[in-house]
Amino acid sequence: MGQSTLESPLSLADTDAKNNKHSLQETEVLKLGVYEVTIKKRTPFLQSFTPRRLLELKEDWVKTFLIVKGILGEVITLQPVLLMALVGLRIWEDLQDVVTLSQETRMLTVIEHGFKHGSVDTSAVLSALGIRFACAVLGSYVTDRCRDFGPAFNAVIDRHYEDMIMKAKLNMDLPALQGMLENIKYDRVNSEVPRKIVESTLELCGLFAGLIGHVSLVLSLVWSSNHGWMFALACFVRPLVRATFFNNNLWNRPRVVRATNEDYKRMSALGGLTDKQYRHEVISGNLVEFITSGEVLSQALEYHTQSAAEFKKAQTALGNISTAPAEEQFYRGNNVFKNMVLLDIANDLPMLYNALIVLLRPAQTSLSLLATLQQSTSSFRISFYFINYEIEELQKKISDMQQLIELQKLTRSIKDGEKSYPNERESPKGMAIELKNVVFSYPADADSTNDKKALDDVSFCIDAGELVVVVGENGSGKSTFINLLTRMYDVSSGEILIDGDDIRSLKQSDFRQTVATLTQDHHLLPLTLAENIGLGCPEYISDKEKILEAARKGGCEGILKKLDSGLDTILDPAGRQYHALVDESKKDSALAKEAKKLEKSSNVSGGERQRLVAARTFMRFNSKKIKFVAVDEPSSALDPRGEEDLFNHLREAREGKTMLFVTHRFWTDNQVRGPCMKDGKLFEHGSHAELMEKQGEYYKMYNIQAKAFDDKKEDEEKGRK
Ligand SMILES: Nc1ncnc2c1ncn2[C@@H]1O[C@H](COP(=O)(O)OP(=O)(O)OP(=O)(O)O)[C@@H](O)[C@H]1O
Repeated sequence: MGQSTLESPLSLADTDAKNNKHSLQETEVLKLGVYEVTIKKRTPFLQSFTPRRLLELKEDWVKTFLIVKGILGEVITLQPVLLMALVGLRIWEDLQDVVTLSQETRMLTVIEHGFKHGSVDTSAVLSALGIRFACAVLGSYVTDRCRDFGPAFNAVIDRHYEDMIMKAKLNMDLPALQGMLENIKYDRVNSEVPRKIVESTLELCGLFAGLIGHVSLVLSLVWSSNHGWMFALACFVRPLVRATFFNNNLWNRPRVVRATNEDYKRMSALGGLTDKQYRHEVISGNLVEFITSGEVLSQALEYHTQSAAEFKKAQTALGNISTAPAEEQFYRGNNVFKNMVLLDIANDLPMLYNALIVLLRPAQTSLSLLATLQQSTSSFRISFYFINYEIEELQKKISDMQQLIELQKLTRSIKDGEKSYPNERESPKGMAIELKNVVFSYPADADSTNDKKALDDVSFCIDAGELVVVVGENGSGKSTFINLLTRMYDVSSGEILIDGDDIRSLKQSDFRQTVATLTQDHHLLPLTLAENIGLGCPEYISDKEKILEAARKGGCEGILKKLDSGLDTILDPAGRQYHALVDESKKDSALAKEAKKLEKSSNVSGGERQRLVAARTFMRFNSKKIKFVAVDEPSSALDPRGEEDLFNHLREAREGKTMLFVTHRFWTDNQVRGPCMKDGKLFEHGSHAELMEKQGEYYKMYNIQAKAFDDKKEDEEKGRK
């Protein structure tokens, strides 16, 4: 069955079945228009019952059961009464239908009997009507309560899991993140996952209760009549036909879809060049002509545009190969006509049976019974459909939930030490640091083995209170040097001594309190600017004067003046504000003005961002505990004046601190010593004069930079003449 259904779309896609359908061991590859779709092979119906397949199914179900049980176990401790109430309400919601239907049957049977024998049992009719009415009232009440309880219960689940997920995510250190999160879809782990699992489970409780109710009702009716079972069977044919023929679509199957058609890829890439982000390249590179040429008048929009050159070529080459979504193409290709006819026939079977019974055995016909059976089996059909849907939804969420479970299992890879810091050997001048034969490779990600050494046998001493500048080519290991000294990672071998103690033996919180870093990896947080700066030293987060002083040293005075809300500005309020359906062409309308404010809010340049981040570091200096400052090229977006001010302010704060700068500036000041790195090795070290005298790597790099500077000056002078 699986084979034949997969073949049909191939013919529709005008492709040769043999070329386009490759059978790997467990997967099949389909060619659908411009796409290649890899799907898991369907297990033929009979093979679904092999012991191996049944075992696999059992394992899947056991896994699902254990996860659902775990979540319900947790949720029930949060709000036991609310959970039980919701289960009861959901069950009642779905059972109400059965009760109503049984009362209707009772009433119709009494009436039918009355018509046949000339007298109607009024009290039976009234009691059935009464119960039906009571059910309707109770049903409305239950629905209303569900509407009240549901969101409250969801909020309880959200709060519980948000907290848990946040802790698990914040628990990650860099090596754990880098080494293990390749296996975990970090962004898919959110509180919606357990909430949806609980929702689906509650929904399933109700649906199963309803299904059992309807099946019992049908069976009791069938039991009480001599031909009802035939009718019931006729009613159940439709869900069977539907499940068999209409379930074969791509939407509900795990799949990998790739656009493989080169012309389509080219067309999409060229089309993508209309994005705003490429406008600068397109205009400055004069690419319009390359992408488009030849005039076309668009009457509808009353503008002239250029017909495609490269774009048109790609379009022409693509021809009329379908670019519709692969799922749609698959669905259309699945012989819908044949299936629709089958479904229509299945649909009409109960009617056909009814007609036959009425014609052949009019005396035995109970119209009320047939009407109830018809209604009950159609409710059964609906329950069947929704159960199927909910189980699929549940299973999708179960795989996301496994990611959450994995995330919780991840442990920090950097272990905490036991020694307090600073120790008795501390110097008032700052932190003394020694690297002994340090080797380091970054953790390999899931798909690769990383044996490249980012630092290779590095030994180096930094005295307490010294200012050291690390120089070297791109990729030579300068940032890695800082990453290890600030214990973002642990060495692969060798050791780093901090005031004589191995860095791994120190309590992390003690050590981190004594370190201030400023790197390009630091970002502005989605908080107010006051908090962004103040968080450098949380104990003074409410001290506006200290925050303003740090902002001044970071060079942010101009930025704060420019922003309407000053320190209270939130630069990236993403996700917390948006506008919809606002007619922005009516610029003077109050709504359009409000909408415009949203866009304005994050208008600061890269250099301004760097200044704000630097201000956070200056704020950190308010903590008297800082003994080591590590600065990694924080000035790439700063103008020369800004860069000079930044380094001057940093040096002014030197007292009691050891400082290490990674920068592309050459420090000709001979008070400053520096290691020069190449390919992860510490090539040479010394003051500027000493390193120049050696005429080694440093000398070469300095001369290249000096030459570039001299050439530039020469060009400028020529230009002036
Ligand atoms: N997070 C990481 N994961 C894997 N490899 C990394 C990582 N960071 C750096 N590397 C690699 O380690 C080596 C040293 O990189 P590092 O960033 O320390 O060099 P750098 O001297 O600071 O370079 P640049 O001057 O370009 O900033 C490089 O080969 C780089 O590709």
